[in-house]
Amino acid sequence: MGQTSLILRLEMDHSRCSFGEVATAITEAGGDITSIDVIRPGKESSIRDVTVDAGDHGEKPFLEALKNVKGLKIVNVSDRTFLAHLGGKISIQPTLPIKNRDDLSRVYTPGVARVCEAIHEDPKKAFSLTVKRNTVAVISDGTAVLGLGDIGPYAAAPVMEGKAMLFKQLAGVDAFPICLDTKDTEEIIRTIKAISPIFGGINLEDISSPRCFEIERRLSEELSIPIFHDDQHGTAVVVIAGLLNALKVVGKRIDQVKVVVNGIGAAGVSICKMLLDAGVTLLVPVDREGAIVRGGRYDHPMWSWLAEQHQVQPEPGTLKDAIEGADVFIGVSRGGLLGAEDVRKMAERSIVFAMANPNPEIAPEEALPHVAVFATGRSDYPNQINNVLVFPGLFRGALDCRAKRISEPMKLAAARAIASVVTENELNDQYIIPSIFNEHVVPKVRHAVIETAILTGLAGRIPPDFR
Ligand SMILES: NC(=O)c1ccc[n+]([C@@H]2O[C@H](COP(=O)([O-])OP(=O)(O)OC[C@H]3O[C@@H](n4cnc5c(N)ncnc54)[C@H](O)[C@@H]3O)[C@@H](O)[C@H]2O)c1
Ligand SMILES: O=C(O)C[C@H](O)C(=O)O
Ligand SMILES: [Mg+2]
Repeated sequence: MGQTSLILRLEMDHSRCSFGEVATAITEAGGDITSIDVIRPGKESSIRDVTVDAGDHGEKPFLEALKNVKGLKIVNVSDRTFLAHLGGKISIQPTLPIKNRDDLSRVYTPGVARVCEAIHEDPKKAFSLTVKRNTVAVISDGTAVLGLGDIGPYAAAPVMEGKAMLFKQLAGVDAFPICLDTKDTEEIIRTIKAISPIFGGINLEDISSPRCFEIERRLSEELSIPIFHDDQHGTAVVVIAGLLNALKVVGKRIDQVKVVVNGIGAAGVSICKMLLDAGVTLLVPVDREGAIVRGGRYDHPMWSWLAEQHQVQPEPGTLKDAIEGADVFIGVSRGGLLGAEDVRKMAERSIVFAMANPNPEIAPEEALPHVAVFATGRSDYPNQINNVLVFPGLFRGALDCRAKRISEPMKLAAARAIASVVTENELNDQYIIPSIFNEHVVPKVRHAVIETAILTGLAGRIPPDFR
């Protein structure tokens, strides 16, 4: 699962083996040696750290192959991804040093008491005198983590920490990961409301559907800070941005394409809604049981809503039926559901966004010969359609203008802003969406969000650069 980079610490007995044999064993097991560091040189024996790009193989084949090299001892194996997670990925820093009693009496008691009283008199001052101004909670219950499913709150933490890192590095937003040990909708709502005073916004993450819809709706109604379920709206915004540009590449219009969306969970529902808002006229939503059809009856409230939309087609069928003749496939379901034979049946110059994480619905190697534009949610292939293009800039904008909530027009403006980062000259099948490291993404999204919030009366404050 995913690219693995291993560091193998190897002790070689030079009278019995050579580095050539070691390198051959690693290469034959499918690895690429990317660096060699001599840790302890020596005539009779030496210790080296060999860094190996292990692709999707994991460590097992290398350990097996190296066991057969006589005179070689495997001292240690470390996975660079695990090393990057040791002790967690974020920390909290004070904004000013406390060097003496004078400093202490200002930031702590007794000085702090006057600040507390000021906020008590005017709670809005919390936005200027506490971390609320710049802090977002990234909250999950661990029930729909990436495409891994319900792996619980402890296992969800590395993803939430990763989102917090990205918030800070890309947009200067202080984000704190919170993993809740409950799956009860009411308890989640109650808990988030109870911890909300310290936060300027709430980013809900990896909460399974359909509970995520109720949790988000209730919190938006009951709190006056922005509530944003990233997997729904962040994903929908980036999909629309990518689709606007992909359609330009293939020369098709949004109102003339057949779009199949597979996986009508958190991400899929929001994507379908935004596609309809953006002008799609023929939509086939598909979940495990096959197509969700116009006129169908469903227990799921959002599926019932979809069944009432005139753009949703009425014929039942499986994913394999639906994909025939489709211009666009958007997957937010599970990895490995499609093969080359399926995408071959799509219309000419088709667009495939296979966004299940960490493994896409179809591997690029299988899809690419048959489709005109291909994208995944991953950072190790071109065209990364991932909500990381959205949430940092969107919350930067929302915090800066103290938006009361995040509206549909704000989301559409963010999608157009992301799409516009790729210029007409740059646009091609390998480059429909900017990189997250493109320095224009966050400022453009921020600008679009603030401008729309001001125009629609949702801004609580006009930031200095808009005055
Ligand atoms: N690239 C991105 O930015 C991005 C963003 C959000 C989600 N995702 C990925 O999309 C996937 C779904 O995320 P989510 O938050 O919507 O999860 P979710 O659990 O809310 O929804 C998943 C949906 O897929 C359906 N599904 C499962 N197996 C299926 C199958 N074989 N055929 C059709 N439908 C199937 C489920 O029934 C469910 O409705 C995950 O893999 C996630 O990692 C990617
Ligand atoms: O975390 C990601 O990479 C994207 C998305 O939020 C997901 O759940 O897959
Ligand atoms: Mg997610």
